Amino acid sequence: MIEMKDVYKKYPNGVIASNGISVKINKGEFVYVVGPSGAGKSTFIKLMYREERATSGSIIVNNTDVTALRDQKVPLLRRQLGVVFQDFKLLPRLTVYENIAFALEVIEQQPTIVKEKVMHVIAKVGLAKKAQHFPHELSGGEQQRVAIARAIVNKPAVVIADEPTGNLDPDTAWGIMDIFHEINQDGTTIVMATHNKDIVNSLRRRVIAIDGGEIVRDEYGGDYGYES
Ligand SMILES: Nc1ncnc2c1ncn2[C@@H]1O[C@H](COP(=O)(O)OP(=O)(O)OP(=O)(O)O)[C@@H](O)[C@H]1O
Repeated sequence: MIEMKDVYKKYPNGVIASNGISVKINKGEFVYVVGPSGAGKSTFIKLMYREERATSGSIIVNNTDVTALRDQKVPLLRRQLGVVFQDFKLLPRLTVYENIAFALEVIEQQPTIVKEKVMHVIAKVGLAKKAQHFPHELSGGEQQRVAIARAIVNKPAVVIADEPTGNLDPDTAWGIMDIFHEINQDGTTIVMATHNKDIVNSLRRRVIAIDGGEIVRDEYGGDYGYES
């Protein structure tokens, strides 16, 4: 599903954010990526969806060699991945429905199919009544649920999330985790960078700990492991 071999990433300022990372993530896994601030978690995630390009090494995502991928092909890769961010990144002038449909319409589907798929994921994240609302009319947790609906509407094999509960209060964060859990139960691979110690320690999954651009621990059912 995802395989990194000897991946190095040196930013133009000389910072080495990935220092020879090798890792394999299988289909259907749920993986937390943890580590102190500046450890290289976001870089690890950005390399997977080609927001950043590796300096060397190979990264295979869903049978695609992401490192060799030409820029024109990056949108194709992104359609196979759902990406969720800390700050939601919804389009402010579009409704909930339109934000999600936008992800589908980009790949030109029939209007009736678009409607069916969008309403299905909106219901899945519990926002059926808010389909016509705009992002600014929603709470942070609701906005994140829209972002998750948008990420899963194309039925991606992998959902990648960078600190998805970072802007949410603890109760809301748990609601969001329930949704990720459900998506994972449906067979979707989840890779989630997080600083949320309570969640990692309570909802035990595989933990990949990064520090100084290296994987320092990789443990199934592991704990958060350090004081944040
Ligand atoms: N675009 C960039 N240009 C230069 N250096 C960068 C860039 N992005 C990140 N870095 C550096 O790379 C290192 C790893 O950053 P990264 O964002 O991957 O860490 P992180 O573990 O996600 O941190 P945080 O938990 O604070 O989000 C840091 O030293 C950071 O300053």
